[in-house]
Amino acid sequence: MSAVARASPLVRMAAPTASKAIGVSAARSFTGTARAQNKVAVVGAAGGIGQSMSLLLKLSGKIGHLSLFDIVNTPGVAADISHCNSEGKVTGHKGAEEMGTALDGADIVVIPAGVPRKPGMTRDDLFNTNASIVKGIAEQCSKSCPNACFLIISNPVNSTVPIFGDVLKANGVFNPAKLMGVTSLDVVRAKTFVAEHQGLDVSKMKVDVIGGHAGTTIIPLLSKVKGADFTEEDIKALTHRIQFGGDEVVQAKDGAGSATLSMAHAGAYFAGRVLDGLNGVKNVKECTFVECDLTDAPFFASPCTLGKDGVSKIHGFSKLTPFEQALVDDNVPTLINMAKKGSEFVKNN
Ligand SMILES: NC(=O)C1=CN([C@@H]2O[C@H](COP(=O)(O)OP(=O)(O)OC[C@H]3O[C@@H](n4cnc5c(N)ncnc54)[C@H](O)[C@@H]3O)[C@@H](O)[C@H]2O)C=CC1
Ligand SMILES: O=C([O-])CC(=O)C(=O)O
Repeated sequence: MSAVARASPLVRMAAPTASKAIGVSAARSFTGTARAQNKVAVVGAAGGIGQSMSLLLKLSGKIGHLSLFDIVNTPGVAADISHCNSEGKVTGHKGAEEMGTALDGADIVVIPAGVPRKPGMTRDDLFNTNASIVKGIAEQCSKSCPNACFLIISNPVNSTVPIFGDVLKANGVFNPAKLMGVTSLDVVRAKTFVAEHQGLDVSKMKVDVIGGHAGTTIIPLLSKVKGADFTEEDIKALTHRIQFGGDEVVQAKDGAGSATLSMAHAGAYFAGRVLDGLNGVKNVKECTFVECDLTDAPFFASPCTLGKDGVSKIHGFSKLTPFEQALVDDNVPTLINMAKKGSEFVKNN
């Protein structure tokens, strides 16, 4: 007698429903031609950012295969997220020996791996630990998915992006259009703080943030915000709040880490926009930290168009106010030094 025939009436009634809910929808998800196809890998997926960002990526319905990698706990995170009833399969991979499989053939790799700040620390204080983590990930990406778009969240972004780029360069697989430092949390904060201050609709707010991702290297272009009416004092205060928004969270968390939930939102949003570009959506424009010659710094964030092969146009910035121009001039040397520190690290390790 088969297992189903032996089962109690209750189980026999329940079985067809379960197979409809799980078996049939899963089969349809991966046979239809209009379904999401891309593979997105998250490296550092079991961390504070990684878990919530992976959940948001799964819920986006834009991803065919969400591949979660961490050195710990990924099987549990993947099993948990895989039960969400949205498009796409989820796999979990743990430890160095599974990293190649996790990354193999990925279209996008989002990287929130590494330690976060505690009160009293700068992002640069994370360099010693996170530089080697990011370098190791870049080495594996060079082998397993050299053509992917790499979205770097790990801090200090102003150094980890150059590190990642130098490893790709050393391995002969660097494509500047596909290496992006994730600065979308700065844009998220700028939109929120400006909308609150001006009583404007945050869902329609647009603010460009250029420069880098640490303290005063974060340069919001508030003079260009449409519909806003700022005094000079407002601009100074809001600029400062956007530049040091990360510190607000670090202090409030009081030793338990830095921004994770807002970063998860910002990271999932940005990865979704990169996916849109890869899939041919037109006019996808977001700020991101890329290799460019806008200033003397090797990497600089500005609005970029995201297309079928990553960044298709770097828009840069025009007509800055004297206040904004002074911020650029004052911070380019810092960006040069932070990039140099990353490059020296790759050379010497
Ligand atoms: N770009 C940005 O705007 C932001 C960047 N961050 C940065 O993101 C990073 C992660 O922050 P949290 O998620 O809060 O930290 P977390 O400590 O909660 O998670 C980090 C995860 O990385 C994993 N990890 C460590 N080494 C790894 C490796 N070699 N391969 C794969 N995974 C590895 C850890 O096991 C852990 O699960 C930090 O460096 C933080 O400063 C945080 C907020 C905003
Ligand atoms: O402040 C931190 O260390 C984390 C971060 O980059 C941010 O929240 O902007």
